[in-house]
Amino acid sequence: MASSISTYFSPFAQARRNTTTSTPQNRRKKLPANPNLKSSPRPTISTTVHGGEATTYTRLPPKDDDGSFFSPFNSSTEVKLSEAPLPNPTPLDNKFVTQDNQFTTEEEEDDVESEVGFDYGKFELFEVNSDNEADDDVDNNYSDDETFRLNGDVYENVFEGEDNGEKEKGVPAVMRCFDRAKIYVKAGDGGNGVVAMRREKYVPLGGPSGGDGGRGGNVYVEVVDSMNSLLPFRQSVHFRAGRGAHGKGSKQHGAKGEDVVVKVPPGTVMREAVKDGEGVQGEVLLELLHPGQRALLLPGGRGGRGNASFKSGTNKVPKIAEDGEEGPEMWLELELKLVADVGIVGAPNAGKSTFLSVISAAQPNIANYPFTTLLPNLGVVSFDYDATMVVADLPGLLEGAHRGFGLGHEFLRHTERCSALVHIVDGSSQQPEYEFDAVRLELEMFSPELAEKSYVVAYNKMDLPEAYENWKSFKERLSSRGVELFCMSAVKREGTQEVISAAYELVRNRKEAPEEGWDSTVNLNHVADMVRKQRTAPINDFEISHDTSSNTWHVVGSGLQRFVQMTNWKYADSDRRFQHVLEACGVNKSLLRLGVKEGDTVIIGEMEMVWHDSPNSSGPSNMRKQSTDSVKWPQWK
Ligand SMILES: Nc1nc2c(ncn2[C@@H]2O[C@H](COP(=O)(O)OP(=O)(O)OP(=O)(O)O)[C@@H](O)[C@H]2O)c(=O)[nH]1
Ligand SMILES: [Mg+2]
Repeated sequence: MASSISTYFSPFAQARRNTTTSTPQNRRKKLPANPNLKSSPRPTISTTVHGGEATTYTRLPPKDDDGSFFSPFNSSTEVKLSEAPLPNPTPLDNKFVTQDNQFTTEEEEDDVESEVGFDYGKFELFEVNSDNEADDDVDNNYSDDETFRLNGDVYENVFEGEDNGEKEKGVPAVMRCFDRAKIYVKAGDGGNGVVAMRREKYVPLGGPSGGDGGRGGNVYVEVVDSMNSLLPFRQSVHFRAGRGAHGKGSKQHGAKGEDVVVKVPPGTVMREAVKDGEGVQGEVLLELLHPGQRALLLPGGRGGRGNASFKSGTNKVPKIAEDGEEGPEMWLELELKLVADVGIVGAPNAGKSTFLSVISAAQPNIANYPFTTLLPNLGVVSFDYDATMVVADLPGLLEGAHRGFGLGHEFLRHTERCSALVHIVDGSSQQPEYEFDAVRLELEMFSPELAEKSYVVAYNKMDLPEAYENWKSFKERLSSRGVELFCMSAVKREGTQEVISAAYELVRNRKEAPEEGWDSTVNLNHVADMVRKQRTAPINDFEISHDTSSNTWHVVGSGLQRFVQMTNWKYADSDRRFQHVLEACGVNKSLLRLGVKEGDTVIIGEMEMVWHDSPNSSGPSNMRKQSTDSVKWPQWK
């Protein structure tokens, strides 16, 4: 059966890139959905395929800002780079299709010698790419209302937004506690390839000479010892690597885009930000604990190939060049694990906050009921000999804390960076020893590393008779375990100095001990590896879903979508190559098999097409039928 695909470059394509909203209605409205558009002044190219369909293409408007929210760890295990926001497609029952056809140039038909007769002597075409894509600045809409305490003062993490004129009052900037930040990172887009022809005196048939675009810059993360807070991220939220330079004539390749390095303090935990996910934490991507650690986070986009790279025996004068690949982007949540030397742990109401208030200038809330402390309190302990130590009082630990019971779980991870722990036991409780064991067990269950930290035990409330009475038996039982044991009365300030001095000794010993080396061979580039893996997904690995209400077919496949994104529609051969790829990777066949009908909309990435069943028998298809089938295109990479 004679049949054809018709491709129309849409005059709306560029304009619609600038639109901000995208609804099925306005997309359809602008579609050149009928064959009348064949009279469009734009180039119209047709080719014969097996199956028979004609398709009209337009580029979809850009995704909303929200849509640009890139997450390499979305629902599937595969990273989606350019998934278009789909208007709730109804998946076909049992009709999801995954193609396994292998698309390689080897499968194409034999060469046919040069089909287009250019007069090289007279012809010169040099497309200069304009870099007019203004970077959309993504607003920092982050606001974190968490409070934090230092020496009894409550500090708020308030971020200045445009419409949020609020500032933290009365607290010098350097004193504010920034243990969380949200940042946006974007790798550089690849530079575009160009179409150029060599024209030189005495070189009559110079041939294609368009160079490739340069690779976009990478985004790195590096741990810097000199930083001790996330405060700098209050000033700079967006980190964008440079775009690769565009290719030029004379086969000049574009320069690589500039890398960007996000510097973070030791102890930074990086999560992917969860969109609209209040209270939901994203997956931990990186834990950056040691100065000098460096990770490649997002690799820059590949540069588009210029027409020199498309030259082949069957297409000696290719009029095609690719756009650069868009660099991946994402929002990240950074969290700085509390940097305290000593963590105070214990059951609720044991007297932890009282102890902190005695040994430091901190004034935490103290009350005779469990869970008075809801957020960690920090206190600085000064010793006579000009030494200081930061102590953190944490919410009480309950049985089951490691599984999220109580409040302590959220903050236990803060203690992971402490050098030592002070375990306070309420001597007046019914079974102090049982309480002690329960808290130890929770620590072990939460993290074996935490349980291995050196610690001292402070048996508190010795001023109360019941505590005093139990002290002897408690001491006997615990000393047999080789634990360093103290008794004290925090309210009376008796015995507290001994406890904190012993804790200080532990901290000092720890600091003098040779720094535990970190394994620099551990691969920290797994986020970039995920992105790369996604990018190299085979082009024939796609799924099709059907939205019956709007007769729209969504073809989703990261390889295919990337191919669409890198196709530069202003070059005539781009359409032909696109048609060829759709056919070769099985999209057309799959759509036919699933029952696509005349006039249905087919969406791939940013492109929207209209399906035509009838073969396009008008002019160009017959003329170019033979030659197009036999052109060898370089392999997609
Ligand atoms: N008699 C006596 N009471 C004490 C002592 N230390 C603390 N308390 C009291 O125990 C109660 C709890 O003290 P907090 O310091 O709030 O206890 P906490 O361990 O911080 O409690 P949470 O924050 O709820 O986990 C308060 O009423 C304190 O006054 C002590 O040495 N002797
Ligand atoms: Mg407390």
